Amino acid sequence: MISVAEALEDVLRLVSPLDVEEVPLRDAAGRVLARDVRALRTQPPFAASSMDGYALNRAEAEPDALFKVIGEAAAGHGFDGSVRAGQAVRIFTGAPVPDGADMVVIQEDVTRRGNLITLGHGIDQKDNIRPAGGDFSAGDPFTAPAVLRPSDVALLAAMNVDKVPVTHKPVVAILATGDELVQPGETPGPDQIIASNSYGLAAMCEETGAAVRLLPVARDNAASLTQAFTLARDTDLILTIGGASVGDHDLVGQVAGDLGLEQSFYKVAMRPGKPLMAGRLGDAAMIGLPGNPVSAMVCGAIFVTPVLRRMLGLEQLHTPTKTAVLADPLPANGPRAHYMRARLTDGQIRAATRQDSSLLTVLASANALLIRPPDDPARAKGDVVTYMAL
Ligand SMILES: Nc1nc2c(c(=O)[nH]1)N[C@H]1C(S)=C(S)[C@@H](COP(=O)(O)OP(=O)(O)OC[C@H]3O[C@@H](n4cnc5c(N)ncnc54)[C@H](O)[C@@H]3O)O[C@H]1N2
Ligand code: MOO
Repeated sequence: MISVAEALEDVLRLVSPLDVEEVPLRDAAGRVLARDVRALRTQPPFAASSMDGYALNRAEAEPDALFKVIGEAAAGHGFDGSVRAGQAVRIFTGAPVPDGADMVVIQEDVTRRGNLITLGHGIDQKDNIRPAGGDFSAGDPFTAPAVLRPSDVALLAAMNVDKVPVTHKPVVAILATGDELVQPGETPGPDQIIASNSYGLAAMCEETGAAVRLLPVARDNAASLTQAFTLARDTDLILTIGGASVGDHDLVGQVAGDLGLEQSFYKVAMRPGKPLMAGRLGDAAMIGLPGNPVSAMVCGAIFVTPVLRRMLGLEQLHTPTKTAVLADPLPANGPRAHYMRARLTDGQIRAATRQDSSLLTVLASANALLIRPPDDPARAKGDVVTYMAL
């Protein structure tokens, strides 16, 4: 049995960043920017008014000063001439500030009669002008790698970058195995349950940026499993679920081996997740996840997510761990790292009392995995422990 750190190193060695493709900006959200891009324009491209009011020369902005309004500058329609002594231009937010003006007095501070305006007494000293290039200048970089958030998409749009170089989405085949499994929405037989893991893992992979191919459940026989593996051809990562342990019907290792799996490891010193396996199968990486629902999801968080991030070309592969104060004492841990389902509230963390790896209700109500190293001694209330947010 190898440690979690060794298994992580091994599993990350199985994959490398995927190729780059260009996608339209509309499809870029959630994708990983693969190469630096540069702003194709300056924003704002001109000194722009930030308020509705009157553009004039600041040196003349005295209480009761009188100006003649000589024209209008609106967003999209600048004023062509220039502003001279005693003159002002009616201006609206987003409009180019006309030549000769270096201040916009907001209309609330102005009284207008016909073409004449008089300034009030409490004029705001702000110039209400956004300088050209105040946001960014042509050539400014947007640095890769980065998962593109909605705000990034807005910035790329403003930079006039309409085709975005992103890393290919890793294609993940998810292959659940077991005679007991039926799909959600079907009616299980008396000895059957619903295949839940595939759906949880698919959501996890998609949230990380992968495209998922959810395969039909393979039955607990070599022929069915072999056929299912053929459906996983041309994918980047094959995730099997279940059939990983030592029972007579746990055939995943054997069938994958017959199909040419170059196994990197089998069994990791962790709880849950001991019977985890990984290797390369043809052109794809394969991770064999244990069948217990919580084990599959925890192994997904610890191993699958970093593997996908590496394929996506991201620098930060691991979900960062943090520390919190124990709300309740914990007994000594055994020889395997324990990823305890826990709840973090106001900096205090409390492990769930029931840690069986079949309990999805406990996982769903957890917001953290409290991480106990192998052979961690008993811990008292108030001790500082490590966790990973879920
Ligand atoms: N004698 C031993 N027995 C077991 C050991 C061991 O070391 N010696 N390890 C246990 C541990 S730890 C785990 S974890 C499980 C893992 O077993 P498998 O990966 O072979 O998983 P299965 O036996 O196929 O299923 C286990 C459990 O999970 C349910 N399951 C499976 N797939 C799904 C799915 N897609 N959705 C929902 N639930 C699923 C399945 O019905 C079983 O209840 O082995 C222990 N045994
Ligand atoms: O590893 Mo099993 O995953 O302990 O339940």
